[in-house]
Amino acid sequence: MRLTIRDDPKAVGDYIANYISRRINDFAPTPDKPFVLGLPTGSSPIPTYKALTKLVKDGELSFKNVVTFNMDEYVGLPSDHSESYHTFMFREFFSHIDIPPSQVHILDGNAQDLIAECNAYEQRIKSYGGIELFLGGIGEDGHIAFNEPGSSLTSRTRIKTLAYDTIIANARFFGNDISKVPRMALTVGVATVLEAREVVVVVTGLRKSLALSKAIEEGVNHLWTLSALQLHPWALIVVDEDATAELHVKTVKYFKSIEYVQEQVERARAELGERAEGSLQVGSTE
Ligand SMILES: N[C@@H]1[C@@H](O)[C@H](O)[C@@H](COP(=O)(O)O)O[C@@H]1O
Repeated sequence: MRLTIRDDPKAVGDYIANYISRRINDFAPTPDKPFVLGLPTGSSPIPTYKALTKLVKDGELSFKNVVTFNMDEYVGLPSDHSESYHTFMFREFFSHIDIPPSQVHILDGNAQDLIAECNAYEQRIKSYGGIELFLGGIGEDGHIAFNEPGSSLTSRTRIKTLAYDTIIANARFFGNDISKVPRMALTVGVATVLEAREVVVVVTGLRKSLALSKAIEEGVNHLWTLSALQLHPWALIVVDEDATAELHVKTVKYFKSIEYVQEQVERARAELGERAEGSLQVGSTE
């Protein structure tokens, strides 16, 4: 697992957006071989969505051949409700980019048969060959998607009752009225996230710092479901300085030093590449 630390939420958003953009462009998606991207809601990914939107507007990135799967959705909230994750995704992201709406997948929290809806979602992900990159966010209790503390680390897409802490945390989106926050949600499971070929998680703000330390400095534990990422072969957590407040100084220094060394390696590689290119050019004129 890698931990990348940036100064503030905007720098985190810029970093993740550039990272995703590189992945999509390197993948060179086509209609027959689309890039399958998992996406979260919440305030933390908004700077990433803004930066991705800018890349699209600047002509550096396109979502024409990208298929998306959102992590979760409230149960029983009309999809056109201002706080449904459906509304959120179109308001904050999809309406501003060039993705065809038919390539967007969001769980239907109003389906007649919620269990069938969850099973069909897993099947739909499989039908696209799985998720290439799952971008995630976390709650203050360390939940990834809506996999609240105690969720099975082998869980798949299912109905979940929300933790009281999450209901309180999300009341800010419902006029601070706890009674208006839905009590249940549909969510991809921990195993659904772990099955993605790559996972990138955004964690910003002081209030997420305890969850971050539990997830990366302690063992894999169902009480902090983000910790399951330790089992993933290709996971990256991008955080701001505030979110590191509960980490040991040596943990922060360790991950910063890893990034520093990596940059040195990349710089050396680039220089070598330039020299090799130069010698090729000289050769071709001779
Ligand atoms: N189900 C969502 C999570 O998927 C999201 O990660 C979290 C973070 O929200 P915020 O970024 O606003 O703190 O919100 C909800 O709980």
